[in-house]
Amino acid sequence: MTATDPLGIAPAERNAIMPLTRFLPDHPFAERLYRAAEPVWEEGLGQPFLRELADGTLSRERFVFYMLQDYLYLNDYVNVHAIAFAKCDDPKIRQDLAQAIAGASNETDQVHDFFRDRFGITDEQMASARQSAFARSYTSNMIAIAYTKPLIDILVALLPCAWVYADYGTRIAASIGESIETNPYRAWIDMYGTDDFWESAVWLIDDIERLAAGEPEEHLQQLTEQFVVGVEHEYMFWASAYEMQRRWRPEWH
Ligand SMILES: Cc1ncc(C[n+]2csc(CCO)c2C)c(N)n1
Repeated sequence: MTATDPLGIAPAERNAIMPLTRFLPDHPFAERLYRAAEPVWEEGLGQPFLRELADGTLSRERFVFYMLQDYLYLNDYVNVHAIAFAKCDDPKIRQDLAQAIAGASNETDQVHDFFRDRFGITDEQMASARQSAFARSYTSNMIAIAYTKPLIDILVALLPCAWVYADYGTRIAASIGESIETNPYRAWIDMYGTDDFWESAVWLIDDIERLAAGEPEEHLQQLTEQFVVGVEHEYMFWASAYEMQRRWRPEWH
């Protein structure tokens, strides 16, 4: 067992499920992105929201807060794909983007509809949900990139979402084993903790790697910084949901 793995997964096992070794040999730019984000990425998996989600003790209230924010998030996330699509003349990437739009809509159906029914989230709650400062920061940044930057920047802005979820989902599923049977958040873990789900990260990583090959170092450096900001946004999305914090200062409510 390694002290640095938040879920206590043994190094050999961890290696077998690591994104870079299992799915991504020979992706040096992806590796650079992951390495730059690694401290936040690894710490993020150990945060209370995810630990409690994994052991099934997360409060329903916190999860509902997260679900409502996530519902708003996914709409923006799909829009960013659509803007990328309009800027893209590579047929393969256009196809990938179109599939991702369908995939993200499907994700909304599967996970959100499930929990809405299961946890009794009402249509009124869905309709009146206001985006938190943290979620808005995340999506505003993605939308700004989508409108003002070239295709590769948009794909890098989309990547933390797909990659972090695929990695965390796999690792959470591996760490909890049989106890998933009684976990109230099983549908969430089942959704993200599969090899199939990796497809939503792998196409993006592959396309980014291809586009990065022609870019000057200065741009690659900017993209790397932008990726870390995205991983930080993913981190804060869960952290703010755990605190149920809607505004920048908790006392503002
Ligand atoms: C804040 C937030 N970040 C990432 C995801 C995960 N996710 C949303 S769409 C998509 C691509 C494939 O459908 C993935 C991985 C989420 N749900 N909420």
